[in-house]
Amino acid sequence: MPAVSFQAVSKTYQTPKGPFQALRQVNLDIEEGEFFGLLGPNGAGKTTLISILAGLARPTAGRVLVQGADVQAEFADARRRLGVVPQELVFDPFFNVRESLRIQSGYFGVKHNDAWIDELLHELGLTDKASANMRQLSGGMKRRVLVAQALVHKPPIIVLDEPTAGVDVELRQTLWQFIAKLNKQGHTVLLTTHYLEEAEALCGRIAMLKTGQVVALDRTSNLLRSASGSVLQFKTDQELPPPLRALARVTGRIAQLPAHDAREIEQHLAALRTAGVEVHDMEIRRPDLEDVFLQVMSGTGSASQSAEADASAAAPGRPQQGTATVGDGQGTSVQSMGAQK
Ligand SMILES: Nc1ncnc2c1ncn2[C@@H]1O[C@H](COP(=O)(O)OP(=O)(O)OP(=O)(O)O)[C@@H](O)[C@H]1O
Repeated sequence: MPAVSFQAVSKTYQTPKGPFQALRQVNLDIEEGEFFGLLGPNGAGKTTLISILAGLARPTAGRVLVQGADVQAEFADARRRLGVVPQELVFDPFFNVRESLRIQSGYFGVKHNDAWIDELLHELGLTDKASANMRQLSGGMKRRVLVAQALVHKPPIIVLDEPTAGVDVELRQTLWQFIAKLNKQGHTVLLTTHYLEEAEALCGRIAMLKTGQVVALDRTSNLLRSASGSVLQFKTDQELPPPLRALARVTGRIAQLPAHDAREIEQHLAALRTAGVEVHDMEIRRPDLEDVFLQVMSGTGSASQSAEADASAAAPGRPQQGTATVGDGQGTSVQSMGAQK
């Protein structure tokens, strides 16, 4: 039985401008013990999908099962199996950290769990903040408390909606070490993030959403293998000539140019030479997850051109043959996530 099963989930919001379809027939099974990534540009529908999973929003059609329990029909049972770290920093300002963790435990009928609360505080670097009022905490500290709150009842499934947005490097490392440890102990993890490096490093399998549809679903290693060509990367202080500018991903001084083959790399270099652009620290590398993401979202490259959706799940540690898959691959432009790296 999957840990989480999204079955033909659709969601239409009623807005002043008329109905807006945020999710279209999402079918996705997440197996027990997986570390699963849900990626997509802003507005793709990730938070909507997680809100439906957490029982905070109703699907317009379809259903979601958590270890077999229907989120709508068996809410309490399904919810108890989930630990959800929300994207928004929501907290009660009147309590201190330990109190809010005890109160949260109470919501799930869990008592006498001070030893686990102490462990959570320790693992998340919150021990010396246990008596601090929630109001006094920095944004990053509040986020740590939200993670601890989600875990007080030791849920088998941990759902993290952009847990590292606006969080410093140290907390990210602490958080990922802890979540990876819980995953090794058997907890299933569902993560949404805009940090594609994190997703690449952590997630065994990834689904990409675009305008409410699953447009790629595969093991991370397969997605990386399926990306076509290579990337010419270099530093420069000068502006790229127009044809290359249109192709390039530029972050500060670093420019990255996709190339199908050696010939195209030669052409890029020739264009740079002709334009008198001086390049430093040049390297040719394999595409990373961000390149795959951009290819999938723009409907280009082999990662986005396989035929049929592979909706079956692979259990962790059991690699499966599979192909990255896309839907129509048309229309919307991709909001590059490079700036958030
Ligand atoms: N309550 C709502 N009413 C109307 N439209 C909504 C509502 N909530 C979300 N939407 C719209 O649904 C779409 C999906 O939003 P959602 O927050 O699920 O995306 P997301 O993938 O989580 O984006 P982000 O990466 O920015 O967090 C967006 O176009 C959003 O504007």
